[in-house]
Amino acid sequence: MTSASLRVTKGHGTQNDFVLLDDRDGSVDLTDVLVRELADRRAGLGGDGVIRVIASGRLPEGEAVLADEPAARWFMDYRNGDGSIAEMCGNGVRVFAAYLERLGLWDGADELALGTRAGVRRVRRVTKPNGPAGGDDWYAVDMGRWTVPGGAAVVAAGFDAEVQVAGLDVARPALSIDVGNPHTVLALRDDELDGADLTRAPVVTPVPPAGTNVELVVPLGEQELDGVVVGRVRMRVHERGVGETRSCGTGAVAAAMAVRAWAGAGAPDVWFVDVPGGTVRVTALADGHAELAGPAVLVADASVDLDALSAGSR
Ligand SMILES: N[C@@H](CCC[C@H](N)C(=O)O)C(=O)O
Repeated sequence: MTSASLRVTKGHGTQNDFVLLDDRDGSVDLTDVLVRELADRRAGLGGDGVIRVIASGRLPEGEAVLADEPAARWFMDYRNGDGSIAEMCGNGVRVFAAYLERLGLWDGADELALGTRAGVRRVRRVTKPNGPAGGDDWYAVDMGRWTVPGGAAVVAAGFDAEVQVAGLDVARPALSIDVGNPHTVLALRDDELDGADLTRAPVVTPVPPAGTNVELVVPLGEQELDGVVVGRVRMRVHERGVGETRSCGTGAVAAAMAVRAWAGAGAPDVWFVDVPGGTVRVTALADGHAELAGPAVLVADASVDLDALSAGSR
């Protein structure tokens, strides 16, 4: 008797880790049960999420992307570890791009356009800060337009929500930011960030209709880097559909843009965001988009025995 198997790759971006699968023709039945089993850290491969490469034309969301950008042939089908679908994943996009390169599906053009449920994203290779000149060790992603759903009045007020975090005395004011997926950002002191208990989901009021990712940030001020004034923040995150993770790319964009909005006119456009799994760079672009830059690493290729995998949850 032979058992069915699935070829997968394990990768991460600043330790936000994913199980990747090449399903160009859409033949894998990627159920939420299969996603949970693959993402299981004991009985499966383990990951914060599962990312499938699928031809854009094979999904209705991908068809919409192709109408906008015919070059976006490949679609990032992103699932959270609990099996739920998310619109976007900033660390995932970089790892997805590295995976497409490995598969020979990035044709060597300077820019790779790819599809996501939040629209087209464009990726290019860049030199990491302080890396050797001309190196191409990081990936930079145009993350599209970030918005404050409450509009100018909320930006002026600085807050539109309250978040109660376990381990902290009282609920804190917070700002909702959309980066293709929902985020709620609150500022804390250093000791409060360390003391926050993110094994329990923060309670957000008013309750976001589609849930939210919650970023806890400590603004660290400004510094000069290569003649440019940049901002720096420290961040921990509780992700919708996962729990606490060691990094979140869309969360880093939300965190940087919230701290920049709180700082007011004249705040830097470039921000470094330190997360437990490393550091990423966020840049506010002139067209209202944000760019996210950081590493992407592929660490293993594996063959998953699907019978053994499903036995793990019995
Ligand atoms: N870790 C990701 C975000 C993944 C999706 C998120 N949990 C959601 O449900 O919106 C990132 O790097 O952006």
